[in-house]
Amino acid sequence: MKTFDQLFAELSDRAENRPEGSGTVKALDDGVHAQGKKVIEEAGEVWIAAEYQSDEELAEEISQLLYRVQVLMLGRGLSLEDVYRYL
Ligand SMILES: N=c1c2ncn([C@@H]3O[C@H](COP(=O)(O)OP(=O)(O)OP(=O)(O)O)[C@@H](O)[C@H]3O)c2ncn1[C@@H]1O[C@H](COP(=O)(O)O)[C@@H](O)[C@H]1O
Repeated sequence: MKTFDQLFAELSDRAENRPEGSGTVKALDDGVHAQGKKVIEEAGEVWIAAEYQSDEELAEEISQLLYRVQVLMLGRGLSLEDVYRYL
């Protein structure tokens, strides 16, 4: 179990240290265009799950959307603080 902040710290570490086999490193190398498409794709899956799937499936899709949003944030060089100041 991890929080949004803990996941962001983990992904930041992946970006910095670029470990072999990391999907995050590949997603970052794919660039902002691909990262944005993944956000849209996962957002669509969240919508569908909310309408037609179980709570568990919806929760999983939401976790993937949060992951893809964080990858995009890192791709653009945004910090958590950059976003949190608008909450
Ligand atoms: N939380 C996630 C996470 N959520 C989603 N995903 C990725 O997103 C995929 C699911 O999204 P898709 O529906 O696009 O799946 P897909 O089209 O079958 O997969 P792709 O071929 O597009 O990758 C998963 O297979 C993962 O590749 C994640 N990948 C990693 N994490 C976490 O991020 C951390 C770092 O991961 P690595 O960089 O892989 O070490 C770890 O704690 C992971 O648990």
